[in-house]
Amino acid sequence: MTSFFTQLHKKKITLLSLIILATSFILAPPFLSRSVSRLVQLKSHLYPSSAIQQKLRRPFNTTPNRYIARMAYENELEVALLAVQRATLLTKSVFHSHSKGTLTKSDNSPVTIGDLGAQALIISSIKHVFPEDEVVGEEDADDLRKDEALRSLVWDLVQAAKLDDSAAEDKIGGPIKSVDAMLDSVDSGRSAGGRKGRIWALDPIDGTKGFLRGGQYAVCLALMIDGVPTVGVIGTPNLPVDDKAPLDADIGANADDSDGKGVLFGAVKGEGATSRPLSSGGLKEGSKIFMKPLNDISQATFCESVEAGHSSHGDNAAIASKLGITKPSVRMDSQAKYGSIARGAGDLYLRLPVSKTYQEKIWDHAAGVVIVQEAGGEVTDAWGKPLDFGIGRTLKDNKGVVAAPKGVFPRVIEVVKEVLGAKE
Ligand SMILES: Nc1ncnc2c1ncn2[C@@H]1O[C@H](COP(=O)(O)OS(=O)(=O)O)[C@@H](OP(=O)(O)O)[C@H]1O
Ligand SMILES: [Mg+2]
Repeated sequence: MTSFFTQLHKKKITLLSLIILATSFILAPPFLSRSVSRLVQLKSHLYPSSAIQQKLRRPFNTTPNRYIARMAYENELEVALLAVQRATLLTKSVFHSHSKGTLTKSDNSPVTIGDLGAQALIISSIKHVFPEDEVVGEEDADDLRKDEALRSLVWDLVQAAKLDDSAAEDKIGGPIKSVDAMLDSVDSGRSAGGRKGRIWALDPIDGTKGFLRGGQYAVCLALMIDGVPTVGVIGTPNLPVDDKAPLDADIGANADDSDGKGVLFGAVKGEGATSRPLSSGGLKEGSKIFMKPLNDISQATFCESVEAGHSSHGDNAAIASKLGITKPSVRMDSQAKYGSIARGAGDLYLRLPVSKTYQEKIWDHAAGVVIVQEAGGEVTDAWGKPLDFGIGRTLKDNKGVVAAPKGVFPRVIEVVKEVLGAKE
């Protein structure tokens, strides 16, 4: 009898084991596959597929702990560098064609086919990789939609601008698919900006006047996170590749993009700034850049706008003289000024307001600010107030811009305030 019950008990256990085994066969595969796919997602978040890792030879920090921490914006940096690099192929072809088709916008600033084409290409790259991100771009497609001749000119340029490295070209989505897609890309730059989320600030050709007169110009792109410029990229086809090349007086006037010219600056907040030669394919190797330590401020070289209407040459000169600076200013258009001081070719950037009402545009400064900060500099407005990029398309709470190496910044801003205060 006992053995009968023992047998039965054993059978029950065996049956139960069978049921458990069967159930786990049914449930395990989906559970396992979910876990595996989660692991894959996690891995791709921490280690995104990235040509940059091979090509940049780790331009930023190299310690393993920081490696994981910094990955968050490495993909954004790579996309921004490639997008700007591709857009410079287009701007360079327009620069050489001398058919710089200018339009007149309502604010009378010159707009070129290069501006529209570069904006289309860059926004299409951003949207390919980060479809949810917003973009504050300088241009819109209103003129392109109205003017068929202009549209076909820009479309031809956009189609011709290709990176000659297929992996790099694929990374940013390849060619724009249609004229409508091109128009939509340009118009995707209409974000109102703001303090929340991921917003890119894009100036497809900064320094349009320099571009038209054969001086310096720059293709500028920055990613702002919750209103703070976090990734910055500037392409300057007409600056010398050599970070040490002194700034000569001609740099803002008789420029070209011959051999030995063309620089791509990049920076991620907290991770340093780099420069590398522009290329027509994948990214070239980058090296870290730093502002020049200034032991004696009277030896400083200061940069300012070419256009007297954009920055007060008189006030800039008064500040320089109070600082004991005797070297003449270096005038050049565009955010090439930020890049030049970030790599120690120049030292200070003074942009004293001319007009009481002009509001600086975020796309004229966001990329340059990250690059200078990451190279060891400080940037504020002319009153020493932090630049507020989170209040829309303009820096409406700021007046002017001052950038200098951290060590001398307090002295520079003191003198700037003296000069501004004397005019109040
Ligand atoms: N009144 C006034 N004050 C300050 N800034 C102004 C003003 N008017 C225009 N702009 C903006 O200046 C941008 C180019 O300035 P830069 O210093 O980069 O170059 S320049 O030498 O002044 O041309 C220029 O950028 P781009 O239009 O991309 O060239 C303008 O956005
Ligand atoms: Mg501009």
